[in-house]
Order: sequence, then C-alpha cells, then structure tokens
Amino acid sequence: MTVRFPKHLKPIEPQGKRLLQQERQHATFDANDLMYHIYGKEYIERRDRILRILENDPTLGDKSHRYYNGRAIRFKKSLAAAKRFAELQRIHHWNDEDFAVAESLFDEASALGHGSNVRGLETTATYQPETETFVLNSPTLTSSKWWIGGLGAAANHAIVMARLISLGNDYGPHPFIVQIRNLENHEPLKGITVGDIGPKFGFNTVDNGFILFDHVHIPHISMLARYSRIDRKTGEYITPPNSKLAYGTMVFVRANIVLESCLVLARAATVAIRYSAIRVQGSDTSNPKKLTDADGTVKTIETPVLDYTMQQYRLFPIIAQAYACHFTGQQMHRMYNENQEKMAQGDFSYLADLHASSSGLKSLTTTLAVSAIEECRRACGGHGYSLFSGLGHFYQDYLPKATWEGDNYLLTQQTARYLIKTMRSVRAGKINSSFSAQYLAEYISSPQARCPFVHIDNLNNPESLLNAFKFRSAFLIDKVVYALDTEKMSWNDMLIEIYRISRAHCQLLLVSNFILAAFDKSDSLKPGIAHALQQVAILFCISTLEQESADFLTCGYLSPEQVLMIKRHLVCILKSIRPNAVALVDAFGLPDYMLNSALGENDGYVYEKMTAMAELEPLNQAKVVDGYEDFIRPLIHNGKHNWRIGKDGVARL
Ligand SMILES: Cc1cc2nc3c(=O)[nH]c(=O)nc-3n(C[C@H](O)[C@H](O)[C@H](O)COP(=O)(O)OP(=O)(O)OC[C@H]3O[C@@H](n4cnc5c(N)ncnc54)[C@H](O)[C@@H]3O)c2cc1C
Repeated sequence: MTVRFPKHLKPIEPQGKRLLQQERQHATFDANDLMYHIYGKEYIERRDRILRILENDPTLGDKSHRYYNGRAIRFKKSLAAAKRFAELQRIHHWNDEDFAVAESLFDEASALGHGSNVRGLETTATYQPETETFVLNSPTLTSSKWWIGGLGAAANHAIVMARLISLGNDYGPHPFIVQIRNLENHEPLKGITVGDIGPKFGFNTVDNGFILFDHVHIPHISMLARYSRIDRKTGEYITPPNSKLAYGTMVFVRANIVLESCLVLARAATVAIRYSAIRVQGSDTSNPKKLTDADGTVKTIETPVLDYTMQQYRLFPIIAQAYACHFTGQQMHRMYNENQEKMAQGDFSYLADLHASSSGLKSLTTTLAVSAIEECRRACGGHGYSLFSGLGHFYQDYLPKATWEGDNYLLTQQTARYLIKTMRSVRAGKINSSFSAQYLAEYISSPQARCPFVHIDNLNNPESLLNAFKFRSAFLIDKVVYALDTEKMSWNDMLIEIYRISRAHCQLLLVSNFILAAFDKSDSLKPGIAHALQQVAILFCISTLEQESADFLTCGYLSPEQVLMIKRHLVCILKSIRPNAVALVDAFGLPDYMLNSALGENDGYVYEKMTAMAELEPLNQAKVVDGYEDFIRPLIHNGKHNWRIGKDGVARL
C-alpha cells in the first residue's frame, strides 16, 4: 500500500497552464523567433535531434531517481549513463559538438565525462636518460593531488602536472599522461595510492580523487610535448617556440564558461519566472489581476507574484544577465578565432587583452550565475527549497565553478595586472587599438567629464550608458595605479580595489557587447525582437548602474540626483518588460528534459507534478513508515493509560 493523492482533485482555478498561455498571448514578440536568433537554426535542429534520442533512451530518459537516492546509487547510475553516452555516440555517429549538446541536456556530471588536469606543486618528474623514463614522486603528504574529477574510482589514466627535473635543473610544472590502474582488473598500479576524496556539497556523481606516486617510472613518451620537450637521449630541455601559445586555449575554455553562465542564468530564470507567473498570492489592490474566460467574461483573480515589483526587481535583471553573457560569450569566441589566426602568423598583439578579459569575465559571470540560482530559489518561496524545483542539485553542482578554472577572486588579479599595465602605457603616450587602451585614453583626455543625463529619456541612450561604464572603470584603474606608483601602496593592500577594477572592466565588456548586439545589429532583427532585446539591454545597464551606484558616485560621473533618476527609471523598465517576461525565458528554449523542474516546465502543471513526484518519494511507498514499530509506537503507547483506541483507529480520552 503506497501513499497516493486522490485522483479526482484538481488545483484551484485559474490553473498554471492557463496563466502561462495568457502570458504568452500578451508578449510583444514571438519567443521562437528570438530563440532562433540567439542560437541559430542549425543548433536548435541539432539539439532537438539529440533531445529525442535522450528522452526515449531507457537509461537516460528518466531522471526522477536523482531526487531519491544517495551517493552510491547515483554514482553507479552516472557510470551507467556515461557508458550509455559512449554507446549512443557510436550508434548515432555523434561528433564532439553533438556530444557536448547531449551532455548539457542530460545535465549530470558523470565520472567518465571529466578528464583531469592536475596542478602539481611538489610532485616531481625526474628524467633518467639511462632508462629513458621519468620518475614520478610525491615527496610529502601535501603533494597528494586532490579533487581530480573521475580519478577516485573510474579513471585508468590521468594527466599529471609535475615539476620537470632534468640534468639537475627544475623546469617547473609540465603535463604527463600516466596509467594509474591495471586495465585487466582495475587495481592501482605499483607505487600508486589512489582513491575518492569523499562526499562534497554537490557533484557527488563524480568521483573526485586523490593520488600519490612513490617513484613510479613512466616512459619518455608520457610527457605531453607539444610546446616543450626533453631530448630522449641527452635529457636536454627544449623550450617552447612561444610560451604564450597555451594562453589561447585558456581563452577558449573561458569563453565556454561565459556561455555556460548564460545557460545557468537562463535555466534558473526560466524556473523562477514561469513559477512566479503561476503562483498567485494576495491581491495588488491598485491593479487587480484580470483573466478573460473562453466565453469572454472577465474575472478578477489573485495576483501572480510576478506582478509584484520586488519579484521583478529580483528576477528580471537575471534574465538580462543571461542575455548579456550570451552575447559576450559569442563575442569572445569570435575574438578567440581571430586571435588564433593572428597567432598563427606570429602576431600576438591581441592575446594579452583577450586573456585578461577572459579571466575577469570567468570570475564575474560565474559569480553572477551562482548568486542568480540562489535568488531564483528564494523567489520560488517554499517550493524553491524542494529538490523538485530542479534548483537544488543544479546549485550544488554549479557552485565549484566559482573556484575551479581559477578561483574567482584570484583571477581578478590577472585582469587587473593587465589593466594597470595598460594604464601606465597609455599615460606614457603608448596607445594601441585594444578596447581597453582606447577607453583608458578617452578617460585620460577628459578626466573631469560628467554624465549628461538631465531627463529620464536620456537613460535609454545606449551610447551614454556605455560612456558611464567606461568612465567608472577607467577612474578606478587610474586610482589603483596612483596608489601603487605614487603612494607606494603594496599589491596586497590594494587587493580589494584590484577586485573592483576587474569587476568594473568586465561589467563594461558585458554592457558593450550587449549594446552592440541589441542596437547596432537591429536592422537584421524583426522589429518586435529588436525592441524587446533593446529593453533588456537597457535593463542590464540600468540595474548594474543602480547596484554599483557607489562607484559611479565616487568617481563623480553621476550626481546623487542622477542616481535617484536611475532608481525611478528602473521601476519603469521593469514594468515595460513585464508583459514579455515569460516569452523572454521561453526564448532560451530550455527543454523540460533539461530543466527537470516541477515548478518551471513549459506547460505549467506545477501542482500536478509536485504531487506526482511526492508519490515517488521512498517514504511514501508504504502507508506506515519503516521504523514505526521500533521507534514511534513505543513512544506513543507509553502514555496509553490516558486514552483508548476505537475499532476505527481513532484515539479517545
Ligand atoms: C568540485 C571540484 C572539482 C575539481 N576538479 C579538479 C580537477 O579535475 N582537476 C584539478 O586539477 N583540480 C580540480 N579542482 C581543484 C580546483 O581547481 C582548485 O580547488 C582551485 O583552483 C582553487 O585552488 P585551491 O583549492 O588551492 O585554493 P587556494 O589557492 O588555497 O585558495 C584559498 C583562498 O585563498 C585565496 N587566495 C589564494 N591565493 C591567493 C593570492 N595569491 N592572493 C589573494 N588571495 C589568494 C583564494 O581566493 C581563496 O579564497 C576541483 C575543485 C572542486 C571544488
């Protein structure tokens, strides 16, 4: 006997499906048009083709088990999923892009899906010309590699970063590919201590591992030697043609992280916006909600929480951030490709700017995405805390993005170092064509500039908004340069400001790319879409301005009156975006299979899905819980002298 909800009960009217339909009817543009614009037809066709395969697959089709199982079962299922992915790749001839799309749709980190790149500080790889082997050794407990994805239980090989030592010289960290387990029985090879690091906040379907090496010999060919190598016979170190080449790859990885941040922001926003359109609470007496029935009668209903300005203030900027990250990620990919072409011709002039910006953008966009998931969870009220919201595991698994691929605070130092250097060059009269050098030069030529906003309409001018962000960033950089060079402050004393200048520069990049995509190319867009995107771009600028108003006031570019005007205008923009809120998240085109959320799915059957999922809860698979006889009954029956139980089971005094 299991716990079941009475089948005849329905949610109170109006139901979620109708409310979402009404939202969609009121939008000023077609969400599909915008979806095709942002992703392109080819991507959507590819995604839909792969989605059909995944949804119908016996191993990958059903994600419901994720909510009810502990680590051991989920880990085993993730191994099965990884195996199935490999089979599907073979069966359907998926290329790398297909595979990446499939992984993003399945959306659960899996043991086999993650290679590991190991940062080694103390581990050494000492070359022995006489045996033509490197000797891998971990001299201390702290040299143990930790956190390596897929290593704990599954991997047979690892890429190990170790300090390369040859002929008595230490050449610093280099990568080696090392077999770690026996391919017959999966036991660790001699001299290798390897295992799982234990449970984590999230990401528990991945076996992050530790490893130690005790004088393990690996052949000469194990060293990954694209850029630098060791002569097999003599042990001589042969240096890379250009040490900067590896930075190009980092830019590529970070461009993908920015695009992924878009997906994360979009996913959290989709759940929270759709649910907020369905969730009704109280009534906005100044503007009661009306709903038109099929027969034309107009009824007043409770207010969907999405109509409350505070909900809009919390959620609409997240939609805007998602679009900003999308256009910036695309722009980074374009610049990465351009840079690769230039580097192939020996021109490295783009690289420093691109690398610095990519570091700061990784930090900013993943920080935005982490806080957006939590904000969206809270915006869903109590149900946001249920795993059925689809936000819980998603949040837990996304959190480490703020730490890996460069800790988000540490990374900003790379960006700031470049910006500081560029400011010094520009002050010395050396101005190049990079975006950074250009806006720093503008500031130096006019450090007393003030914002020209006098009327609320001026706040819709993208050019003026962009100038405000340029001025604020340049001002902050200039002040840090002054503090370091003239006041002789230490780098450590300036770390807080250093973080701020990276943040300011990267917010400027997001603003600039979004404005470019929404305004400069608007001729190629359908008018409805262009207008909607432009509103969202303005919202992004204004809400960021409002959040960072302390900086804009400090630099003197904005006056307190202008900041007040911005705050008031923000409420107007929220109102103007309100009719398009659901369409704007629909345009992200995230399939239900990926959202895996009772609150956020496309059809709006929130309460039906919550109850159906509650029925699957293991505790509900019996009407009387396991443990009743041992732990609950003795407690209750302790006081039995005070009461009696009737035949109907009802207690009476
Ligand atoms: C889920 C997960 C999976 C991972 N998977 C892998 C993997 O597959 N392969 C792999 O190699 N690694 C992996 N890692 C490790 C990850 O890359 C590192 O944890 C990350 O780079 C941060 O380094 P750390 O832990 O040494 O932090 P630390 O450098 O010790 O940082 C601790 C704190 O000190 C601050 N700090 C450190 N140095 C400075 C400084 N110079 N100035 C100012 N502040 C500073 C940081 O901002 C941070 O707040 C994974 C981590 C996690 C959480």
